[in-house]
Amino acid sequence: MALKEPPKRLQYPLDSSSYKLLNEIGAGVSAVVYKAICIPMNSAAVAIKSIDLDRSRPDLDDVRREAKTLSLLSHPNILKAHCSFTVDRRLWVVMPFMAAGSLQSIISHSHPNGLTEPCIAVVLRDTLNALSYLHGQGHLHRDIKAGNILVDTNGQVKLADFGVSASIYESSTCSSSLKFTDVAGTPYWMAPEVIHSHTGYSFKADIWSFGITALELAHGRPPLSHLPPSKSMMLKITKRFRFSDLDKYRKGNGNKFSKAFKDMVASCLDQDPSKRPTADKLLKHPFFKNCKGTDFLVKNVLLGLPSVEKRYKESKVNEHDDDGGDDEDEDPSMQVKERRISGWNFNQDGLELDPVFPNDDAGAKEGEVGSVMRKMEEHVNVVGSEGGVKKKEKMLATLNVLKGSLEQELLEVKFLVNMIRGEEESDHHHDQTAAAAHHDHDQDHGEEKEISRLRVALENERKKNLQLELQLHTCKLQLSSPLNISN
Ligand SMILES: Nc1ncnc2c1ncn2[C@@H]1O[C@H](COP(=O)(O)OP(=O)(O)OP(=O)(O)O)[C@@H](O)[C@H]1O
Repeated sequence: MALKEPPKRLQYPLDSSSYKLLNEIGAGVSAVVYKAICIPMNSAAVAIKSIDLDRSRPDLDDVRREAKTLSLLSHPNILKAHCSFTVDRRLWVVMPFMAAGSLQSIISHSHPNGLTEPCIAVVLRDTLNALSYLHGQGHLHRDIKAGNILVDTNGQVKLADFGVSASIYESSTCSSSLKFTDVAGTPYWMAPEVIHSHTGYSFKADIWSFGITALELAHGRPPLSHLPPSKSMMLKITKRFRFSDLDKYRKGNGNKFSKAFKDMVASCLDQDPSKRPTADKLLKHPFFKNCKGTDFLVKNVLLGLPSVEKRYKESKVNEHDDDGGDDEDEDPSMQVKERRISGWNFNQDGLELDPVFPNDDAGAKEGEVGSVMRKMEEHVNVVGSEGGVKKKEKMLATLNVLKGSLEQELLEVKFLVNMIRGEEESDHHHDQTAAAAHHDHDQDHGEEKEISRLRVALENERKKNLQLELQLHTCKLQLSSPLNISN
């Protein structure tokens, strides 16, 4: 008996002229997503993500490696790209069109205060199915969030955007203990060990982001998301926290959630990664026990939802109306209310994150300069691993110059302090001799000169710091963009 041939996968064309772009349906930092049709495929609907390679990872080898990795993955809750190819300096990723769009676009349009628990359970269960498969294959997603969970009109849920995903077995950023050290993902959803990446992180970082995604679905946005998006990650997450914003974020709606849900989220948001459950274990959590089917999602969330293109168009209009909001410019009167935080703890009753202040954290005793240097080094890791060795070397050279100059500055400040101390002592003998007074006058003059020279040096240093922050922010913007998928 002749063996049956396995069904052939449809080969989507690799040239842009075979596709017709219809509408813009989304945009990330360096990518635009379109609804399109593939003309030779009976005008089948597709989504095309067009990634600006100049603003994204320029390393095409990385793109190829990821494409190869993704081609080996196959799971009903994972969105696989049909194909990808370059069009000028852009990478086009052709994907199945998920007509309801992402959960983020759904909640921001129709459920700004969050979804109900039974709906959350359905989407989280399917996301966990995808995660469990992914982790079982040795992959981390590294960017779990509602914006990367796509939904079809029949309620099917798929995890998408493997731009920063990585294989624990292949990555060069992975140490022998199967841990990553580069910062990847989107700040609000990042696990503490990813932000403080010198300690290394692994699968459990996805579980933290999964917990944050649960909060995002419950509240309509992730914790801390009120902080201005234009600020660098380190300012956003670890350095400053506004009390006024904390109050804004707290709506006191923690009581409307079940104990099972709070317990499930709390387990994901344990500061200690080893205490967070695996995706497999989470699937067995009581919260998912009486989980409904996808039709429940259709009835309660998708019915009556405007099309993804219409929602996107509306969101653009609203965004435009919101321009001139207060987020970008900090109100100076607010600054007194800012305090450094070193992390946060999950507050199970209120279903929210509480800031942890530095006295609880030995690491926070570290000096400001040391802390800035350490953070910058972490960012160098980001740039190095994502942007290529050259960028890393350049960044390191800049940082070494900064470090040298800060050390020099420290010596000069010490010198100045000693000089002033000396002056205080010499005050006791000030009137003793005219010759000494004359000498003091010369010394005062010299000190004044020295102080103004140091002031200028300090000002220059501040400017340099600012410039570096801007550079780092640019790198961050490049890195937070979704990257390349292909089959
Ligand atoms: N395959 C798809 N089918 C339908 N809609 C899609 C598809 N891919 C993306 N979209 C829509 O486009 C939006 C933007 O997608 P993109 O992947 O750029 O978003 P993001 O993950 O929110 O951004 P970023 O990854 O840059 O933070 C999504 O929120 C979703 O609504």
